[in-house]
Amino acid sequence: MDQITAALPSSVTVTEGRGGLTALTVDTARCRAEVYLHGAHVTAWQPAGQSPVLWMSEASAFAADQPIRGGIPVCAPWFGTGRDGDKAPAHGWFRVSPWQLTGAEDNDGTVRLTLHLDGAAAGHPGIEADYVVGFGDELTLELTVTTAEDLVLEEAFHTYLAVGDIEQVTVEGLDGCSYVDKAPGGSPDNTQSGDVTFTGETDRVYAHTGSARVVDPANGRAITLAKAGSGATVVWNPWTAKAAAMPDFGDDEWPGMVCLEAVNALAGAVELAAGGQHTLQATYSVTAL
Ligand SMILES: O=P(O)(O)OC[C@H]1O[C@@H](O)[C@H](O)[C@@H](O)[C@@H]1O
Repeated sequence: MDQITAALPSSVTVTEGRGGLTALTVDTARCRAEVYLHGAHVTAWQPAGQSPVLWMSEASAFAADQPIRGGIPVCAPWFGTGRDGDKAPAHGWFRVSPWQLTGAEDNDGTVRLTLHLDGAAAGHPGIEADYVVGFGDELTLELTVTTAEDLVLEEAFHTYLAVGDIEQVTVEGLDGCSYVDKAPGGSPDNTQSGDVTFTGETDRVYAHTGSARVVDPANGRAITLAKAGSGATVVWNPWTAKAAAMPDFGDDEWPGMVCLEAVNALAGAVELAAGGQHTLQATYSVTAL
């Protein structure tokens, strides 16, 4: 399979990334960014004047059969182990499949890359996906999944955001939302009161369609997630024990990250009929505090 079928503007370069995997780098006056074709995985986005917005683990694997830890894993066609808890690999096969670059354009320093996933080539006939990522002052993500057969679709932009100190972080915008608490001992029926704060392992699927923002006083900035075609927002930090248990996550890295994810999962999975299509959109933007 030819992995790159698009002509590239001068701001986009093909490189050999870590583990010998093919990566694309973007370098414009507006931002620097990086995407691996493995999983269509965005591993960097750094708008001009900002420190990196996406967090990457120094312990991440870079191998064709393993997910990358950090950046933006594209999770689908199921989330975690799926609605019934019986699916593997975790978070679906999109993030461990090879994607093709089918389009690339630079409009005044905002670069849009189009990536295509051919399910048949990845061993999963009947499902295809197109993913348009816009790198500029903002980061825009648009994933369209098409299915030839009936499909209960779960999906996530499992975005890892870099923060200065998780214990000072708050997440705004989820007040009053019901959520499933997936942390050990958590219950499926909770309601958020006020902003989200972090004092231990946090793994929550909120029923939420609006926008939310991570307020990061240690870095003097906030990162806003706005989304469409998404009925859930996930907030995740593994804290100490879970970080220590994950081989591809450094034991001491958890204070520097939080996941704020645009999701469709669990009761909010998207039910598609044969021939159906669904688009999930998210925009991440940074503002000073
Ligand atoms: O280790 P993975 O498969 O990338 O998943 C990371 C985490 O992702 C979260 O979204 C899940 O709710 C957690 O249960 C999981 O631990």
